[in-house]
Amino acid sequence: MTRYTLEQTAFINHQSGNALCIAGAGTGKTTTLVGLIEKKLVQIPAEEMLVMMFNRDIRTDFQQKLVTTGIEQNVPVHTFHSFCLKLLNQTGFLRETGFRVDYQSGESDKSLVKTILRAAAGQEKSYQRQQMIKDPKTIELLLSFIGLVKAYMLPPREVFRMSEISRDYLFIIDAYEQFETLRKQQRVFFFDDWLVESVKLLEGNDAIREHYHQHCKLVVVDEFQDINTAQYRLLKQLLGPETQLLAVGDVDQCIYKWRGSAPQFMLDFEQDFAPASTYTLSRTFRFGHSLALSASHLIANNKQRFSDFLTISDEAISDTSIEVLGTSRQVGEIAQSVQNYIADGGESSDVAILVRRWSQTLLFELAFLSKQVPYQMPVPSVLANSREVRLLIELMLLATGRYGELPQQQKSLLLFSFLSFPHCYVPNKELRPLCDQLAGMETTNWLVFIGRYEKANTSLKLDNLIERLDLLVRLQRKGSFKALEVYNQYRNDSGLDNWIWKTEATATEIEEAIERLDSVATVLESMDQNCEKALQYFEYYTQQSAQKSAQRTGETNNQASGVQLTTIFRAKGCEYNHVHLPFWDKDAFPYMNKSSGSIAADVEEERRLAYVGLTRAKDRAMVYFTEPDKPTAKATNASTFVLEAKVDLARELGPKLYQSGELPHHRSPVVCEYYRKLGREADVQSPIEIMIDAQGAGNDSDTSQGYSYQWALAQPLPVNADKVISAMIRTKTAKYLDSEISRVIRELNTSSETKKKVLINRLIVAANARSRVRR
Ligand SMILES: Nc1ncnc2c1ncn2[C@@H]1O[C@H](COP(=O)(O)OP(=O)(O)OP(=O)(O)O)[C@@H](O)[C@H]1O
Repeated sequence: MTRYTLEQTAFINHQSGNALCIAGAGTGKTTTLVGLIEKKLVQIPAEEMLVMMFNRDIRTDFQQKLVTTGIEQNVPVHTFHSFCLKLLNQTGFLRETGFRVDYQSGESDKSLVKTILRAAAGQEKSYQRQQMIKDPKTIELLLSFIGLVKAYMLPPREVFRMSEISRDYLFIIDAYEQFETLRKQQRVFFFDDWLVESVKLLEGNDAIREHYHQHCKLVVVDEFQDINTAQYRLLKQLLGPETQLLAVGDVDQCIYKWRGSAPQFMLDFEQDFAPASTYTLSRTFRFGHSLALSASHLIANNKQRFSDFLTISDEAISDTSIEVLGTSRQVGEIAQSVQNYIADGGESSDVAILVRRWSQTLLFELAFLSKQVPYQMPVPSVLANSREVRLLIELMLLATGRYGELPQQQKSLLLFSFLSFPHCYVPNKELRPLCDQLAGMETTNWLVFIGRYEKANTSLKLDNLIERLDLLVRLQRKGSFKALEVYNQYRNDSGLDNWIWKTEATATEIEEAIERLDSVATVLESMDQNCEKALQYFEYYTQQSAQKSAQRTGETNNQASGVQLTTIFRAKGCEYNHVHLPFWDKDAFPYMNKSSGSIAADVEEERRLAYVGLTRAKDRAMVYFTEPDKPTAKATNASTFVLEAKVDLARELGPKLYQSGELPHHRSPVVCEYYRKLGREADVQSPIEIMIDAQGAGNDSDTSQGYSYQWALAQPLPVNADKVISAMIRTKTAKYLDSEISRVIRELNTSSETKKKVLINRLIVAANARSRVRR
């Protein structure tokens, strides 16, 4: 039986009014929710309760947990969708309206979307636009747009404006309207409609609303930070004057902006659901002090959060180390570290590589396959399905002359593949037979043939195609060249990158595609091999990854083993002994939308993502960024999140928190609050009094204009001072800093006003560094 912490007990014992429980990562919120329901069952019959979970897996786990805790009553546990479906059925709404529910999750709405886009493409004159509209990615884009419009319950135009979709895709607004018209004609509710229709029904029908108010006395919502507008409106309707809402969540883990969730729902809880109380679960059972300190420093930079909330480690939990490594070979370092861990007896499935974007997994797959490190991914292999890797293989087939040995049909397919990536804008119905013809002749005859073909087909614009064929002819003689050279030449001369920039719908997709291209180039560069060797390498490993991916598809979760290679998004709710967090580079994280030159996803959302990544670790978290082999002293390539996490400070203070006795004084509000929450304020040393013994005005008490060490400590830190301070702590002695402080104070007292500003910053930085360096 769990011995609840004081905070857990307080929430479990909550009596009247609504309540929000702010629960940090790994603080036992599921355990607490079970305790809460057990307690509430004394007053409220199970059938008058409603527990809302975010997805089916969590719901099943929770139901299981209720049973194993010994709760015999049948408490209704639902996902938002399953609840809505029940509501639409039980109220007779489906029967009366004649609408049917579509259960084929994603298949029927997809075919409707395809029909609409095909028709839209048919209206276009430009072949280029037609291709873009019919592209499978546009189908996915429209599907997620429809989902987003329904999550926000806003007009599609407004949702389009809020999203990062390129204006070339404005047509999806009309496509949305057509989708809705057709859907209504067919009288069908797709998955996203269940929620929207339930909200509308409750908002417009007093009797139904009244029924729920009468029969539902307690609503419990897990992961409250993830709710979107539709879910929020549903809750609002369900709550009657006597219904109690108890919600649990962590606003610092709100990372589903792309699904319509926003921190504001949780931050405004007290006003929106007044009268409401707020509770906290702030002791984590997952990670130790060092990681808790670091993660807290990072997330403290967000404004959209509960500013006084801080997750601290429970005293029973041992420390979690956190390390940062700047290296030119992140992937190699990680693969080696994982290989060593497994060789030392570690379990591969205890390790996770958490990336920001799927394209970043490509290099890891190659590294793991070549080192025979077992790995698993929750999605099909990126390596085996990458269009960019396939391009490389195709180019190598051409350059090595293996193209000539292929059967004609395969040659034709290969040519079609080249001519559509990037697309040469000859309509596919002409392009396919043309490829058949080209495949049937010597490559040396291509250009002569196409010249004649052009004369006979004056209506076709063949410039791009001719240029591409010319490029292919040139490349096929390059078998002895370095693979990278051939690959880069194709990439440059065909204008592939430009085409990707023009045709991908969202900034993320552009980024992913370019990153996959770059990843292939990175491998080719480090291999430094000719086309034959590169072909063997990529053919072998893509086949291997496809086989392994197929095997994984047949495995259940329990059977799955190997290092977890996944995104931070997918890892939410999970925990691992070792967590590697690669590519925390300045230009990669927070993710910058390079197409518009601005930051696309908001920095706070990105920071929450970084926070979720860090807080998955139990024993060890390792953060990596790219650093050239010979780093320059000046700028770091590390993400601002690396600096904000104050890893040096966390590593210095974290282990000390496991010992009794004095704790170093530190000005960081996070550290002060951490000490306070641990009840260790009395152990904190008083700030180091330093005697500045230089000549002249260096003394604390007799500075003619008041500049002193203490004065400097009381000033706000200059922008970006953290990294300079950290560097000083690492590299300077106390003696050096003392004399630097004296020197700057002396200079300050005699300098001009313009120079003063610079000197004051220098003084503040040196004093802050000095306060953390002991004699
Ligand atoms: N009062 C407690 N004392 C000791 N261990 C506890 C306590 N409460 C929870 N735990 C343990 O902490 C771990 C995390 O608990 P739980 O799964 O309930 O957390 P959670 O907050 O739901 O996690 P997540 O952040 O993944 O959502 C579990 O191993 C659980 O047994």
